[in-house]
Amino acid sequence: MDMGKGVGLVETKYITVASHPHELTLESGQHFGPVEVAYETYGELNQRGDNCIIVPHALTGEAHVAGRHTPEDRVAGWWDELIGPGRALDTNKYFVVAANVIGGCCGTTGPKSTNPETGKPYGADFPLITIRDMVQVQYLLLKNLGIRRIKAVIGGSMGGMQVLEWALMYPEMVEAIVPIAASGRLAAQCIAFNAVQREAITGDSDFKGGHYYPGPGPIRGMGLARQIATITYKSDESWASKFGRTFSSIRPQDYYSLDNRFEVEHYLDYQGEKLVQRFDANTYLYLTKAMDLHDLGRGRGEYREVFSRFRGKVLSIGVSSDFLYPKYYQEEIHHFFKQAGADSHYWELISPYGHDAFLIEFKKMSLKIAQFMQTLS
Ligand SMILES: CC(=O)SCCNC(=O)CCNC(=O)[C@H](O)C(C)(C)COP(=O)(O)OP(=O)(O)OC[C@H]1O[C@@H](n2cnc3c(N)ncnc32)[C@H](O)[C@@H]1OP(=O)(O)O
Ligand SMILES: N[C@@H](CCO)C(=O)O
Repeated sequence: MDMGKGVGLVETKYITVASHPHELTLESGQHFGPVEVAYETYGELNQRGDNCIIVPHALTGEAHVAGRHTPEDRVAGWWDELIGPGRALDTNKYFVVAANVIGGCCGTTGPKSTNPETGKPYGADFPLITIRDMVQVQYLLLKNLGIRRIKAVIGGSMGGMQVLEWALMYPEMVEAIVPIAASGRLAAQCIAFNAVQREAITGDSDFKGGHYYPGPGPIRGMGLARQIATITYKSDESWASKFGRTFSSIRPQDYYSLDNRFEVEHYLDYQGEKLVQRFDANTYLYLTKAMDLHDLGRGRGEYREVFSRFRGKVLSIGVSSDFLYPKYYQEEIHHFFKQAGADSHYWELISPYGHDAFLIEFKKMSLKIAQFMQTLS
């Protein structure tokens, strides 16, 4: 398949969606504000305001989904290969919108933002947020941009959770959804992994109860959290083929010592160190907790019945080697939507890359998503 062209140079924009303190009512009932949102758009909104595609991001993602900010940028946005003229999310036809979530650390109001009441960063005083709060804030953004209908909402992992909430919270606005490697409610295994990652952060003496700004913060704990998470994002097969039992710079005298290190350890170190440079530890705590609380059924009635709120089109995508969000979760999502009367389809992305496949398998996903988009009105 011709993968089309990229979107070229792009910029992150900022908009205030709630300007007063306490203007936004969170799912918890707590009032909060002001809220500024960092977002990017690709393509043009049509006159009817109905050609929008929303791409919510996963845990450590951000609004920069496609294109490059400067010609010198080494890497493009995290789903660049899927978005652009002639690509699966074709910007000749669609207006693609991506925003950093509330609670985030990449431009949207979150724990490291300044609390206007104290003049200091919120830190641990930031309110608890949920996936529904993330979607509500995106809805306010869309209203500000003049968007009336949404052609599709597409995303993986925590992005997939937002996709599902979009369908249930604003069904009249949404024509189609594509949840990838996600679940309708977080399972105990995922909660367990999130809990130990949070323990790594809060157990670091530099965490200081979440009020560590402007200091370096819990660098060691945050790196460890990322290392644990990275293990869950891969698969036995991908570890084996990437590293096998290769040693990382071992000297013969180190073989029978604790100093020997395998290449996979080196890789985990790198992943930890890299995230620490770009991500805020408090945001990590708030977003993983929001994922833990994710439950489409909460406050809506019997879990399997709530799927009947959405009667649009569904393409639920599972990854064959994902053990964190196993494919039967996405099969179940498809099954419940179909049973409830939606035009639902399931597709298995055959891949050795585990949960991270939705950030790697662009060719396979492009083909399937492009086909699905062609079935929309
Ligand atoms: C919506 C969102 O989720 S956005 C967030 C997505 N981005 C991330 O998660 C950032 C971290 N990146 C990654 O985990 C991966 O790059 C993925 C999942 C996006 C892609 O996976 P892969 O294609 O398998 O990449 P791979 O794991 O080989 O390389 C990742 C990095 O590890 C580095 N690396 C590879 N082998 C080694 C090694 N033996 N030792 C140390 N570092 C290594 C690579 O150089 C690369 O570095 P870079 O990110 O600075 O370019
Ligand atoms: N690597 C991704 C996967 C999470 O699902 C992230 O960091 O957001």
